[in-house]
Amino acid sequence: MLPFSRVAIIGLGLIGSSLARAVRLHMPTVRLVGYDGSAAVRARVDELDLLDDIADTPGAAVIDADLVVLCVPVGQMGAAIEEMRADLPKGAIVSDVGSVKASVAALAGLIPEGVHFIPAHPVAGTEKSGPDAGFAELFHQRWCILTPLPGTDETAIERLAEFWKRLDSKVETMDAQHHDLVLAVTSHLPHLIAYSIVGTASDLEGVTRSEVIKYSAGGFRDFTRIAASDPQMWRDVFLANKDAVLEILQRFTEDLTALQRAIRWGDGDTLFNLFTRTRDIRRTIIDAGQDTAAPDFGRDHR
Ligand SMILES: NC(=O)C1=CN([C@@H]2O[C@H](COP(=O)(O)OP(=O)(O)OC[C@H]3O[C@@H](n4cnc5c(N)ncnc54)[C@H](O)[C@@H]3O)[C@@H](O)[C@H]2O)C=CC1
Ligand SMILES: O=C(O)C(=O)Cc1ccc(O)cc1
Repeated sequence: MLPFSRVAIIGLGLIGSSLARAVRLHMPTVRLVGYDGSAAVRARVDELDLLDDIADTPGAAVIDADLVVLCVPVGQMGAAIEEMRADLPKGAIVSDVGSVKASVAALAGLIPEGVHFIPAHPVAGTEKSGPDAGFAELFHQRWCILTPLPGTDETAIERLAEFWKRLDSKVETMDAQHHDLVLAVTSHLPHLIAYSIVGTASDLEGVTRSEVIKYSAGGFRDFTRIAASDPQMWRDVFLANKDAVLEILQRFTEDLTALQRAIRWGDGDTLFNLFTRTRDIRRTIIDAGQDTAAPDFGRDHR
């Protein structure tokens, strides 16, 4: 039996539209309703025919849903809940896809009694945004991390886990604080470094912008892909995950200073040993099949 029969998606950009496409692909009998704050996005989703119904208000989208998934930027989660909370049916599960989890868990007080609230994060995405960038296979063989609050109904957690498994995701459960620390290392800091290095390159006085573009070798090109990620989404991530990002950033700058010292003093062993260790990490990631954003679909979507 399907875990849900009526799913509402709030926010129809990259992740919300991918979710709609994935539900259509894997659970075609589910009734899909969506809402987006942007009239232009609603119109585009209508053209793309991704949903059974596009609601004019958040309340109309959720009124008979058994699962509501918030796919808006992290800084908009509170507003999105406020806008629909009066219309949430008893027994429904409200979840989300936000990249930061403790700040979303802190919104639990806004959820009406009798409605389950289970924050979640599919660790799958690209640098693109908007409904045209979505694709049904985005979640295939990617992790979805559930961060239920203590005391959450176990059956509700199992139903949400089953939902993501049916979209071909792998599911893990952890607490929100731990999620935020792990993601600060594996996702948030790498994005911050990419934004920073691309900014540095474009500000260099002695190197022209056209030289940066013309001679950008593999490494810099990879950074520019990440640094092209959505500004609003990532502003919200850094503001919401401030503590964990600052903690990891502190460690990173100390390690960077050690590398600076090794270069200054010609300490090749330190450089060689670190580079050998990091190459092993890359090999482990590839062996685990985690080396691309969408392993089945190559680079077309990246
Ligand atoms: N982009 C990525 O690779 C990934 C993003 N996420 C998370 O998914 C969420 C959505 O990100 P994307 O789909 O990439 O962003 P997006 O920019 O493509 O889509 C967000 C949509 O939300 C709408 N929206 C904003 N505020 C709203 C509100 N209050 N009510 C209704 N609609 C509203 C916008 O109009 C937009 O269409 C974010 O929380 C992000 O952290 C999670 C995994 C990967
Ligand atoms: O495009 C990339 O490299 C990503 O890292 C995509 C991504 C962005 C945010 C998430 O919370 C999860 C995945």
